[in-house]
Amino acid sequence: MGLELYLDLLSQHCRTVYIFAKKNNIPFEFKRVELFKDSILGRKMPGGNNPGHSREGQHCREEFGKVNILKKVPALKDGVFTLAESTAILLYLSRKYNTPDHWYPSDIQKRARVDEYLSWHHTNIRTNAPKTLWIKVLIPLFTGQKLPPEKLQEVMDELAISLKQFEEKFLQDKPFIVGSEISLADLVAIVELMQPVGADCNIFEGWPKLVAWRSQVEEAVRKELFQGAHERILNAQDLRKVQIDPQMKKEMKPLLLKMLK
Ligand SMILES: N[C@@H](CCC(=O)N[C@@H](CS)C(=O)NCC(=O)O)C(=O)O
Repeated sequence: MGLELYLDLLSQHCRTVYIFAKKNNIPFEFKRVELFKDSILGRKMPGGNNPGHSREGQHCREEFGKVNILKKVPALKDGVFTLAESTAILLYLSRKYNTPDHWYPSDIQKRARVDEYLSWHHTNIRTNAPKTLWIKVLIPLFTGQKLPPEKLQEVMDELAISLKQFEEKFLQDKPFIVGSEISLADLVAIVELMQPVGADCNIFEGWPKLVAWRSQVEEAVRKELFQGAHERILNAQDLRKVQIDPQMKKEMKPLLLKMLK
């Protein structure tokens, strides 16, 4: 049995793994796990503990639980070996398939730069960028209620602080975070920043260095691959047409609203 990757390309974590595997010609079977698949009208009720997602997507099915007991995507299965967490998956793939050094450099100081970014990412860009999609698309979808514009502004202001730090501390005047070549740090960063773009938030406006960096990253991975991987998120507005079970809306509303506190 070959390598299997369990993904939903609406998820930024999944897109990072997908782009990395494709770019490096790693052979894998794409196992589609749609997070919102069973949330639509007439399906079962939610009841999980993560306000971030309905507990009734395909990731909640028993079968997927055998691959990742945490019931989150992405997940990897390589023979009998299973692995969760996008960063761990990226590192596993880079080591197993001996991908070009620039992704996760052997030079310890360059590697430390990648590690430094990946550590910072989780409590900064990771915490505020995806909220834009929740506020503009997903919360209205599940609650039937629009959030006040101040809520989005609050998140955009926090994101602007992170973008400033990203530019000043990590990118500086270099083409990529580590220097002249792309690494896992750039890939993780750009893919996360595409969540607000999918929510129609022009977060790159006023950041010319970030605009140039984005285009360099897209070119380094190959524009076609990048665009293809982002097709679903760039059409995230289409999710608005999905009809959610009214009972599910009732259940989800307090959880989702709590998420933004
Ligand atoms: N830290 C994890 C995060 C994984 C994660 O939160 N995945 C989300 C999609 S973006 C998910 O599967 N959520 C389903 C749920 O929480 O029910 C990683 O980097 O892989």
